[in-house]
Amino acid sequence: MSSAIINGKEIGQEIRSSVAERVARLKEQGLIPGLAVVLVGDNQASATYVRNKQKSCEAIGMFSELIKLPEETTQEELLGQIECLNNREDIHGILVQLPLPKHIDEDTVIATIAVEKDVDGFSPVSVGKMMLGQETFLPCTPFGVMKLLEYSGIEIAGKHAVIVGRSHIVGKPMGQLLLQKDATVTYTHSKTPDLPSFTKQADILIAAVGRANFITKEHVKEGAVVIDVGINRDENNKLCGDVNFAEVDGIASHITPVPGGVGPMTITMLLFNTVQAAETKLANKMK
Ligand SMILES: Nc1nc2c(c(=O)[nH]1)N[C@@H](CN(C=O)c1ccc(C(=O)N[C@@H](CCC(=O)O)C(=O)O)cc1)CN2
Repeated sequence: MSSAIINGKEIGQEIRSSVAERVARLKEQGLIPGLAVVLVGDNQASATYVRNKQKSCEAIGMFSELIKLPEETTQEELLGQIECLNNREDIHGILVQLPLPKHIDEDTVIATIAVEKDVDGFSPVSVGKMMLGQETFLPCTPFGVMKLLEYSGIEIAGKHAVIVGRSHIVGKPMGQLLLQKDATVTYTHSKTPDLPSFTKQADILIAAVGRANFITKEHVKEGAVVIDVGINRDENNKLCGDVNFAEVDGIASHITPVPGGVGPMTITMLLFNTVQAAETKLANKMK
């Protein structure tokens, strides 16, 4: 029997509808949530993601502004732009699309974003708060995965979650969020010896390693929930995840497809965080 598909497009749409209602309520109170999207350089995939983020903002009545900077922008110029956005009243969320050109230090740039506008949840303060379980913006991709599990009725408490991948924006925070929901978490990565001996223990397997079709049937326990965070191109330039879907389908109880699984949730949770930022600003103003 085939695995049940966790449909990120559908779940994302449901969440976007409720975010749109929150936008409408803010507008009634005279506030339009505003997102600034900073894109540096000519990375084609980044340009597509940024366009989709802007379209998604417009679709739910939010304001978005693109700050498009050339590849040769200096770090100082970029930091200056961010300082300017930090001080703008009409901008509630700021995101700097990653990756940045090699001559710019991503950590320095991200740390410059005001924490109350850090809707990507990447800044050191946001990450620290998340680790401590304090209220903060959660990074959009792992936050989206948590929503996929919740909307699919998948129990987390007491389950063994195995993460394959240790990036700052997905793998590491993913483990923390699952831990906070009482999963037992194991971190693994591309250099873990005998990877299948770990992944085979997973009740929930998160593939976030960034390698096309890396997770095969030998990595997956019968009945596991498999979440594929990867977005890769295969040898025929076809979009694919980190999981070999055809092999794992029927072994997993549930699986996310690529495209249409985790990807749409990343943008959904960005909208969610931006509306949250605007609501918090309004609430603070009214105090
Ligand atoms: N500042 C950020 N930079 C990057 C992030 C991020 O969360 N914040 N994540 C990724 C890219 N990304 C968003 O920016 C992103 C990637 C993929 C998708 C998505 O919807 N994917 C679709 C397929 C899209 C396609 O056809 O190519 C899917 O999986 O269905 C959304 C957002 C790195 N940079």
